[in-house]
Parts: sequence; structure tokens; C-alpha cells
Amino acid sequence: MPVSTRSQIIISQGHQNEPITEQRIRNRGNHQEDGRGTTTTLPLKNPHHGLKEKMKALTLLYEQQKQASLALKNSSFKHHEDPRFTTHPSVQLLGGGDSSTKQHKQKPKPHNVMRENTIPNSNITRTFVVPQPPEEEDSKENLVAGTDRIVGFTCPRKPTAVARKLSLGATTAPPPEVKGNGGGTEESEKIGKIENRILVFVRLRPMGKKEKEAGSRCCVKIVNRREVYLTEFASENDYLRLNRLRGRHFTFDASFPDSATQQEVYSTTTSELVEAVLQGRNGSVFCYGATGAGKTYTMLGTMENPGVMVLAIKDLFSKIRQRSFDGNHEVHLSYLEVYNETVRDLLSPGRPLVLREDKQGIVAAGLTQYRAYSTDEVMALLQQGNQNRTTEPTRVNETSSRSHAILQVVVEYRVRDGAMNVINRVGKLSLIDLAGSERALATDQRTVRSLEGANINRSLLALSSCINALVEGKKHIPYRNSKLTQLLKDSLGGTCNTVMIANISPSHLSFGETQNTLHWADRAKEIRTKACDTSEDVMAMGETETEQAKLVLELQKENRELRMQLAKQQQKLLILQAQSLAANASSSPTPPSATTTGTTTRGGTLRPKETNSEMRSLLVLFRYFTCVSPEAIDRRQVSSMNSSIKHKKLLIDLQDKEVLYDIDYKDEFIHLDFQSKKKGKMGSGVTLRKLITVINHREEKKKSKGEGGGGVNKSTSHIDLRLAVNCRFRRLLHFGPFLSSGSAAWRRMLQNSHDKIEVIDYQSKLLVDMVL
Ligand SMILES: Nc1ncnc2c1ncn2[C@@H]1O[C@H](COP(=O)(O)OP(=O)(O)OP(=O)(O)O)[C@@H](O)[C@H]1O
Repeated sequence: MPVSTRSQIIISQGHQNEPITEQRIRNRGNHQEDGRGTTTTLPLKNPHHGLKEKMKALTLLYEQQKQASLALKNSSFKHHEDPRFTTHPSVQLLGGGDSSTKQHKQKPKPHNVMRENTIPNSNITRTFVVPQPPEEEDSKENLVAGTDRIVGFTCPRKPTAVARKLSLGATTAPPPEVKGNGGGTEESEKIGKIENRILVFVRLRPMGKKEKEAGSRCCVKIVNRREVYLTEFASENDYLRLNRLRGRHFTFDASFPDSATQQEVYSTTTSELVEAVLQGRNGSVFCYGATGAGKTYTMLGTMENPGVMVLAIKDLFSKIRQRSFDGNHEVHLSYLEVYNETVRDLLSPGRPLVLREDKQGIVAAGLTQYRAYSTDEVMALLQQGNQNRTTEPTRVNETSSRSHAILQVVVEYRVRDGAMNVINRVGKLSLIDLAGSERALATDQRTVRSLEGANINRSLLALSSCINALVEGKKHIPYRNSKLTQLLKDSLGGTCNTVMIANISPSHLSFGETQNTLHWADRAKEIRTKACDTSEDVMAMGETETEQAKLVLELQKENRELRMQLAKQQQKLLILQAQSLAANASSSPTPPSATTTGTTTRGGTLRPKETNSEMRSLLVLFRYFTCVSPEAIDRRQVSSMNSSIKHKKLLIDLQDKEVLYDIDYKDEFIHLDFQSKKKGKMGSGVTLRKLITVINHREEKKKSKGEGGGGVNKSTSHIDLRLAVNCRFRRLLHFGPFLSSGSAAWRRMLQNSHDKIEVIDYQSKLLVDMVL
């Protein structure tokens, strides 16, 4: 039997532990009585006694040693300087690696230590601490409840882990101070400088409703800010299991109790990565754990309690806003899932994506990269992506994620330094919500769900293999075993600050999964990532290039100023335009047309050529003004533009009609001209006069019919040029070729008709007309 055999070996070989063992045996011998009242050292005298008896002996031993170790705990606190290593008796017993514990080594070993298989000169030494709850509260859990009894054999913490922590030296962040039980206000303290190893955090979720109904008991204790204690439950009668029961201690960078808030988790685990990303470093955060352990809650959260992804994005944008107003930061976003070993774009779902390796690492070819400008925009994209994500209810979790989701945020910062060099920094933050590992029987449905489960487990197994290979320092890391590990290559073994959040359930029904998660999290602590330097490109320039760059900068500055002026001018112009349109609408029913630009004025302020060139230049100026960026056009301008467009359409209609009239008149003119020539009356003047008579006649006819009509005076001397400009009759100017053929009378008529034409007013109307 293991207990007695061990004891015998120790005694017979006279090992250095002999006094302790002897003492323990003596204790047992002295204090244990068999049923017949005789004092006996049971294990020695009767090495082959029954299991039941053995258990009785163990229970008795447990009670005795509990008292002894409590006393030891109280006394040992006085000797330890560093509270980090005094939180659990197992640590004290092991020495914890600090100097104060050396003194303890010289002292007689405490009674509650029992060495197993302690063979002289052997390296294999398993030390068991007699069931000892980590704290007073734990002892409640370890009491008999119903028919179950917890036998919390506690494995000592791995000396390597402690040694590693102590040896991290200058690059190591000082471990957070242990205050109280399970954190609290100090949860938000920063972990300090990011190390070149994966930082591992554990988060315990609250007990679920279903678990409570199923009579679950809590098997996880967050001892302090770093330590987690896992206890196994078993029935008192389950001797075989009892024999192997083990409680375990784990130490992480931080451990969050079920009361930890999302903000606490974010600020402790991820906020520093966001800062690092802005400095051009890569960062990854991934949640690992069994199905229903709280990974998605931690990563995405709910509307009321947003998770790490949401808080990181908010923080990122607020940090960017604080840093620059010049738009030098560019944020690009992509969101993908790995479902049944296929990679899918969650922002624009379509065909599966192919993974390729290039300079930047593994990339999903064809993945949509969205340029994001604000938190709200990212939130909308995230929501859109999550709707596309595969989630299905399973027996364990009603909204179980059936895929691994990776949100990647790339922040690019480009700026010129004092020496005019272009500095380009690129940082990438990957936020990963892994699907949960699950037992084959943990899901309800078989078929599709079980296939999904198998694939999830396969990829998580591949992840474990990679973790193992990385920890063992193997040359070949089997990233290619799954799509997930390919995508996580950077995060695990690349130049990246990586954070792992291991999510665990408190229920003793999920003990196996929790133990598994804690085991892999513990392994992951050992993974060293490559030094993550800032990814910064500095493009230095020669002297001429510098001057050119200076010039470009000056020009850019000037351009900016001009654009500002332009926007102002454009506004003014549009106001003017609207005013003149209104004035035009009230003064004349038909707006002027550009076709009258050839009009000559006598004594006018502007000659035709001057008028034309000025108008052209005004037009050019206007066109220049209208070249402003679309952003600069405000609503008022847009509405003004719309009204202008309407006006323009009306004008076009009008012009169409006028053209038809022109054709009519032209036909008439040719007809009349032809007739007068036939009758021997030569000259266009005669024809024109006749034509005016015809037009007037028609207009009068229209008037009498009630169709309106401008009307033209019979006397050519009364032809009003303004009218000519503003009414259909101005079309007569089209007859220039005919008129030029010698109608002095016509020319005289135009000259005498109206000297004081309002050129300026007309010009502005014309300008508006042209611009529209
Ligand atoms: N810290 C927490 N506080 C409150 N509720 C939590 C917490 N963590 C998880 N939960 C709840 O537990 C349930 C399961 O969590 P969640 O869906 O995040 O698990 P999961 O690990 O993502 O599971 P799966 O791998 O199947 O997707 C959810 O109802 C969630 O709201």
C-alpha cells in the first residue's frame, strides 16, 4: 500500500527526512487508536489493511495536521518579508525561493509534510501537503457537504514558476501587490512594463443559474490577485477517486474573481497593449477556455457591460484624438472567423478566404480592410460582424460561439519630423475570441454540432501543440496544423505583446475543463515571444529632396488656406447668386441668355470685348471656386445649387421653345425676303420690317386669344433693347449675317433704340445664367 510502503522505505533507508517521518509516525502511533483501544502505528503494523481503514486513518491525520499547519502558518508569517510567498502553506513549505525561507530549511520540518517516494539521491520528490485550505474561508468548502467530502490534496506550486518570476530581473514587471482576497479597487492597477513573454490572466465567471439548479459547488478559489486554487470534489465512498484527488495551486499575472468588472479586466489586461499599438507595436489578446466559461462575455460583453474589444476600440480612438487633430492616424479594421477550418470574412461574407504568408506574416487574402474614423463606426462594423458569426445553442451554452473570431485593428501613423523625414509607424492589435473546447458529450446535438465541436477541439489541440513546442523551445512549431494556429503565429511566436485570458467556470461539474484550461494557461506563461520593437520606418531625405519637401509643405499649407478662402468665397457667391436670381425672377419673366454678349453699347461702361473677357474670367473664377471638396459644401449651398439646377432646367426648356420660334421666324424671313426680292424690293431692312409686322400681328392675335405674348411695337424706333434682350425678339440678333448685308436702317434702329442699357445689371444676370 502506498502510504505504509513509503513510510517503510523512509525508515529503513535512514534518509535525511527521517526525524520528520519518524516523528510523524510517532505522532500517528501516539494518537491513533484502533477499535480495540490499543495504540498503534497502523500503516506500519498493518500495511495491507483495507481501504476503509486507510481512509479513516487519513481523515484523522487530516484533522491533526490541519491544526498543526494552521499553527505553522501563523508562526511562519512572522518570518516572511515578501507577502507574495506567504499566501499559502505550500509555498512556505517549499521555501518559495527567497532568502528568508533558507532559515526555515534549517528548522525542523513541519509535521504536516509527507514525502512520497523519497529515495536517497533521487530527484523525484513529490511533496504532499496534508489537506490545508488556503484561507479560513476555504475551510468551509472543505467541510463535509452531504455525502461528499473534499480531500484537497494540494500540490506544491512549481518551483520553476517561482524561480522564473524571481529571475525576470529588470525586464520583469513587479508583481502587483497582494492585498486582500480577490482584488477589489486595486484591480485596475497596471501590470507594468510589458514583458517578452505571454502574459496570462485568469477570469472566474459567476455561477450560472442552471449550475446552481444542478447543485453545483464552487471548486475554484481566487486566493489573491495572482493565485488560483482548484479543489476537486468526490464522494466520500469513491475510494479509488479519493486516492487520486488533488487540489492545485496556480499562479498567474493576475486572477480576476467573479465580481471583477469588465473595465477592471480591460485596464489590467489590454489597455497597455493599446498604448503600445499606437507606438507601432503589435499586440494580441485572446480568450481561452471551455465552452460557456465566459470568453465571449469577456471579449464582446453585452450592451450594458461592453467587453475588451469594445473598450479597446473606444480607448484607441480617444487616445488618437488626444494625440493628433491632423488626421495623421489611420485606423483599418478587419474581422474574420475560423469556422470548421475555413476562414471567412465577417464584414463582407462570401467565399472562404485563403491564408497566405507574406512579409507581414500570415494574411487572409481578400479580407476586407475598413478604414474607420470613429468608435461608433467600429461598433456598427463589430455588430454587423457578430451577426454574421456562427453561434448555436448547445447544452452547455445557449449562445455558444462555434467559431474562433479575430478582430484586427491596424493603426498607421505618418508624420514628418523636424528634419523633414517621413516617419511611418504601424501597429496591429488582434483581439481573439476563441471557440470553447468541449467534451463530445457536452453538446446536445450530434451531426453538425458534433462536427463543429470536433473541429474546435482539433484547432485547440493544435494550439496546445504549438504552446508545448514553444515552451520546450523546439525548432519546428506546428503552426500549419490548423488555420487558427496559422493566424495566431504572430501572437504566439512572433514580435508581439501577447495576453491570454483564461476563462473558467466555478462549477465543480466543470472541474475537468477548468483544470485543463488552467493547465494550458500555466504552460502558456512560459512562452517567450520575440522582442517587440516599434515598427517605424524613417525615410530620410537628401538636401534637394528636403528643399522640395519644404516647398511641397509650403504649397500644401497655401493650398489649405486657399481652400478655406475658397469655401468662404463660394458661400458669398452663392448668396449673391441667390439674391440676383430672386431679383431676376421679380424683374423679368424670362432670364437673359449668354447669346446677347455681342451687343454693342454706345457710351456704355463696358465694351463688348471687355464684357466678354470679364465675364469669362468671372466664370473661370466661379468654376475655380466650385472645385472645393464636397465636404466643404454645406447644406445651404446644396439647396441653393438645387434651386439653380431647377432654374437651369427651366431655361433650357425656354431656350428649346425659342429655338423653335427662331426656326419659324427664319423661315418666315427667308420666305418674305424671297418674296420681296421677287417683287423687286431689295434689302433685308424691308424684309425685317415686314417680319416685325408679322410678329406683332401674331402677338396681338395671341393676346386677343388670351395666350399672352410680349408684343413688339410697330415702330422700329421703339424697339426696346432691354426687351430685345429679355424676350423672344432678341432672337432677331441671330440674323446678323442678313443684317450685316447692308441694313443701315436696322443698325440705326438698334443704336437709337436704347442707349442707356443697364450693362452691369445685365452682366450680373448673364453671369448667373452662365454659371447655372
Ligand atoms: N463575468 C461574467 N459575468 C456575468 N456573466 C457572465 C460572465 N462570464 C460569462 N457570463 C455568462 O455566462 C454565459 C456563457 O458565457 P459566454 O457565452 O461568454 O461563454 P463562452 O466561453 O464564450 O462560450 P462558447 O465557447 O460556447 O462560446 C453567458 O450567458 C454570459 O453572459
